[in-house]
Amino acid sequence: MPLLTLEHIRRIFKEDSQEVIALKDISLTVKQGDYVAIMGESGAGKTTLLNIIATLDKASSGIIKLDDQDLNELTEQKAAKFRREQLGFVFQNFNLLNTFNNQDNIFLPLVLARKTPQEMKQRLMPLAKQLEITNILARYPYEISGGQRQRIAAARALITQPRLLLADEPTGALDSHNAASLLRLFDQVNEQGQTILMVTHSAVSASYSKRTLFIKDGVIYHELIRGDQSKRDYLTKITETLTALASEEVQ
Ligand SMILES: Nc1ncnc2c1ncn2[C@@H]1O[C@H](COP(=O)(O)OP(=O)(O)OP(=O)(O)O)[C@@H](O)[C@H]1O
Repeated sequence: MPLLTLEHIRRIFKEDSQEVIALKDISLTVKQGDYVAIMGESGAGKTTLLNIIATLDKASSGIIKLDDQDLNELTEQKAAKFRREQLGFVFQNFNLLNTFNNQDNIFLPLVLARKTPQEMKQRLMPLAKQLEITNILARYPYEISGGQRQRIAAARALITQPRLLLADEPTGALDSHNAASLLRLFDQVNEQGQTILMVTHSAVSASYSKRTLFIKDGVIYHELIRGDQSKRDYLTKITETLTALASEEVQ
């Protein structure tokens, strides 16, 4: 059974008397252990799609399920619990709290889930080692670099052992060195079984994924599967698809 199923998802925003069709008809399935990149030009509907999967927004019509849970039917309170327990988020701008030190930022979702301090420490230790953040846990977010901040944010997303990791432009604020380091980390956790769905404008970032979906005008326009290709060949295909998408725009 797929982890995530979307069937004919449609999202229409009503503004005054105007209707904006952000998502026209999106169907997709994501299996446990998959790593999916979502690309598309500005306004294509990527954020809308991510928000619906994240239960931050509701589809106008269509079916969306994670495991057997119908996400359209969650009340706001249940959706908040669902987000806390089943999802991990990594954003472009890190979203860390400057009034908490890094360790407390990472612990936040576990505090909300009422885990014991002992369990929090037990979960953090191996994760901190893997993310190479052990020596910066006592510092505050404003005392570390952007790349380190994103690793703290990744630790906060992963510490709940989420069913699905959602990343929105996770490398957007990072230089190429730090971006590569975060993407290698995503690779590692994906190899360990973590399912990842990442929205990105970066072809290089997408080339780390197993599948890339291209969204245009609210539909999935094309899909590339990495398969046995090298990262370089996959990257070339992603870039070519983006060029084809953009040139259609010009015609
Ligand atoms: N709350 C809203 N009210 C009205 N229209 C909206 C709303 N949110 C998004 N839209 C419209 O829906 C369409 C899709 O927007 P969305 O933000 O999903 O695109 P995107 O692919 O994420 O773009 P970007 O790459 O620039 O972030 C756009 O035309 C946008 O203007």
